[in-house]
Amino acid sequence: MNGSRLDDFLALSRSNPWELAPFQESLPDGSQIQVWDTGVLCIEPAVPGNRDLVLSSGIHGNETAPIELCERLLKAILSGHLPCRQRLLFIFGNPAAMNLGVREVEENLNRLFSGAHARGDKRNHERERAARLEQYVTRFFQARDGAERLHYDLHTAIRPSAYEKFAIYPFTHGAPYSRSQLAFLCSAGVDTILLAHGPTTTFSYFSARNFGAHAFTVELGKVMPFGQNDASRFAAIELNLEQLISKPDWQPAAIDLGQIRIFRVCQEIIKQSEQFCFHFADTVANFSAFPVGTLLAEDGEQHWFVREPEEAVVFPNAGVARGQRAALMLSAAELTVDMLDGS
Ligand SMILES: O=C(O)CCC(=O)N[C@@H](CCC(=O)O)C(=O)O
Ligand SMILES: [Zn+2]
Repeated sequence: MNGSRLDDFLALSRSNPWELAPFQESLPDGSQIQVWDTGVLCIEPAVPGNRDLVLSSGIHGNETAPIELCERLLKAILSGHLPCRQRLLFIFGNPAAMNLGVREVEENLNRLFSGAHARGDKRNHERERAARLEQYVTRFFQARDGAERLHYDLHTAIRPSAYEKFAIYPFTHGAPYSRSQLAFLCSAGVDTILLAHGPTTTFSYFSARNFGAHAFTVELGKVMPFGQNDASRFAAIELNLEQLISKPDWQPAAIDLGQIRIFRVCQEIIKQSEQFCFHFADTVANFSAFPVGTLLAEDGEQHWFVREPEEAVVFPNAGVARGQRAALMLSAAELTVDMLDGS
């Protein structure tokens, strides 16, 4: 693709951070490369396999490792080194926040899906972007029926994590958990799973709820600036994604459920006011556990205590906007056979 606008799609997107006029090119193997907007690129192979895959990264602009990983995959496809045999939608979520090296410009994009972008009076770029990303995912999945729908929304965490790679399994409303997806994640080194306790306004929940997609928020490590990520730490998931993209019949090896660490959300700590504070240090890592009765946080009259043995904290962030989740508390859980699907 030498001399094409697609030579560096991420750079093109970052220099047009909120909008880019659509255009289309084709690859020698007959695949159509369709740019739908800034950071949004759809690959339509001439003969697609039976999986429709959305790979999103940079929904938070400073979470650079997944952006670099997706860029490597895209460049390998465009240069002909990685054949793309599945319909594939790349989304680089928030190019403007990437340019500023920040999580969000005005509002957390990953709290604006499932229509949250239209609630209240606020209008800003991230709200417009969330609305458009919903439309693109809808267009992508609704283009055909019968394919397996997948969405991996790739992130990195603000704090270090005792279990470096983990995924959030969006609330399933009672539907069984997917064995093959757990196998995919586990063989990609993502061996810790958090079972969400209710609907959310995240991107992964949007795809799961509206399109029956196997969708996950996948945390791949700690936030680092562009150019400072060690690609070898992402080799396993990169290889799995390459297999998924290039081999229509590929399946991850089956796993023993005992290989996966499962947590369920037992408390959600919501910041109410600017008085909110945690009672543990900023250096506490994700998955650190506290004894029953520990005071975790307070906000004016409200206090949050540990209620269950060995409750562990994840995503503590006192800097979130009022009304937003400031932390999740987790309890160790088990996935029993009756909670899983047949495959
Ligand atoms: O490290 C942190 O505090 C946040 C990392 C991050 O962006 N996590 C996602 C999780 C989304 C989910 O719950 O599915 C987020 O907070 O948006
Ligand atoms: Zn994130």
